[in-house]
Amino acid sequence: MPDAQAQQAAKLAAAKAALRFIEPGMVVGLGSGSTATLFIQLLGEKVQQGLDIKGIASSEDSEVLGRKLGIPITDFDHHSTIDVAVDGADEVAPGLALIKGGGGKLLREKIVASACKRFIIVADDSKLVKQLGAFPLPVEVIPMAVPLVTEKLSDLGFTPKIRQDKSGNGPYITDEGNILLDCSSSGIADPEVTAAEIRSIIGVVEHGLFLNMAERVLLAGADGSVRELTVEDYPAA
Ligand SMILES: O=C[C@H](O)[C@H](O)[C@H](O)COP(=O)(O)O
Repeated sequence: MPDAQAQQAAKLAAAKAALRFIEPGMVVGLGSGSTATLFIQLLGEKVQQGLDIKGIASSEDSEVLGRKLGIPITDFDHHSTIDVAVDGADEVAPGLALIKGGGGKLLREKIVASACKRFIIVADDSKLVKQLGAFPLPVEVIPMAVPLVTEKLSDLGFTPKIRQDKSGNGPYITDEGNILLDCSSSGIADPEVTAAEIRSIIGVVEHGLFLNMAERVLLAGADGSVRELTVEDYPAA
């Protein structure tokens, strides 16, 4: 089986495994990205079969998809707590420290993650790493501050690059109208310290380090087997 197909099978297996965390009456956080999309599709099927849940979406794409599938969409005006959110990740490191935002949706994803009782990550096993940072860290920035923030991130040892829109129309613009800087590095040795340093830069709206947020990671292999990792299974060094 070609790699892309194997990875797709793993993503589907992880998405399926997340369904067992969903119970009638719940408010469910709908993540973003290709793995979370598979979960939303499976959840939509359950809703069509009569499952009574509501969704809060972490991106415009997920909201559109959810509505299309008949998932009742709600918001924080009506529900201040999400029971379970299911989302993907770009990297999963010890302590279940994550990099997210490869799809550009990190800001709303982090808002959803901050408001949920259980944050479940679905991913194929290529996302498991020993240290974060091989995947460039996305940082969401107010447009006018991009040159200033770029300089400060460079001082921290990153090589920031403005993300481009796939259509070739210039910079990628987030759901909130901001710019993303994809920050390459030689590795993020201490995610807590790096998160605090980036957070203190004026003009940064949010960054893609999700620390102490994931309750568990459903990590699937190409053979369809799914491993569940908690912080106890994969502790920080
Ligand atoms: O902004 C996008 C999200 O953080 C995604 O959940 C993340 O990039 C993983 O996406 P995928 O499941 O497509 O690998």
